[in-house]
Amino acid sequence: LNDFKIQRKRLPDAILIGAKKSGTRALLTFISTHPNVSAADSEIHFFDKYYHLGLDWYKSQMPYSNDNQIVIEKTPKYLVDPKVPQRVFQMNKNIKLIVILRNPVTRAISEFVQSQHRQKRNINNVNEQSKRFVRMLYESKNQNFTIRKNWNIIKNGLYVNHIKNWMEYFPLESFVFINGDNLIQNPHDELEKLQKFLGLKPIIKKENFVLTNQKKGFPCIRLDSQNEEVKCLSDQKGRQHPKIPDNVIKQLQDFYRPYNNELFELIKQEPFWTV
Ligand SMILES: Nc1ncnc2c1ncn2[C@@H]1O[C@H](COP(=O)(O)OS(=O)(=O)O)[C@@H](OP(=O)(O)O)[C@H]1O
Repeated sequence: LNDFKIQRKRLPDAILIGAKKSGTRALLTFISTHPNVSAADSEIHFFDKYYHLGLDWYKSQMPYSNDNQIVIEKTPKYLVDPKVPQRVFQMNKNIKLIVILRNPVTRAISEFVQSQHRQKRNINNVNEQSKRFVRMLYESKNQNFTIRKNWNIIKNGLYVNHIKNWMEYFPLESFVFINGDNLIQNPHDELEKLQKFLGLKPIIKKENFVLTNQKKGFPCIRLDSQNEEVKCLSDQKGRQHPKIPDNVIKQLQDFYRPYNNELFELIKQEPFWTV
């Protein structure tokens, strides 16, 4: 009888707001194996795109949940769209905000690779991809080549600017910051942090994660400790990245360094990656 729980739809208790290409899908997939979590499968894009449809529409997009579950949705665009924080605040000023951040240099390459796939460009030729990335990265000003700051792929990684917009409305305690690089290396650490933040029993543990041949180098999650059923991410995740020349990587790292330093100071945490 205890298993019979009334299911209904309601607005989310927590939103995974980004960053794009930082492991948002992996994090949502892993946390949704928790019995006390009900997560929306697709990206809802309510606060950035469908806001005019109103909160009833938003609610209708939510997954069914019972009283023992918290409801989560993820839309990575929310982090970078300046309209969104105020809208979220108006809905619920106590909402929990989940942010996952990955080294912005890797993140930029990941987003670039995705954009190439979407345009069906050079998808089997990483050398061409590398050249194209470098061509698109720079702009020339007064015969000087500098990083094109207004390229979305670069701008999306200026995390501190985006977080500042959110902090106009929400205090630091509203956020949890998950390390997207460590989610690949030590997923259990990051899941422990997230379960704690969400007030969930810490039942997703180290034993739940496995490396399989199915998803080379990326962890999958065991759905049930009693059996062998394992969930990995789709082929769209964990794509091969082009090798970008070392000097370009170094310039990108130098470019992001002051923003990264400011970010970790703002969120009062040790750097997630070598800045
Ligand atoms: N366990 C596991 N399996 C597969 N992939 C994993 C995993 N953990 C993190 N990642 C990394 O997630 C990157 C995609 O990030 P997102 O899911 O946030 O992308 S998106 O913004 O929703 O498009 C994806 O980026 P790419 O490697 O460029 O494909 C992965 O590096």
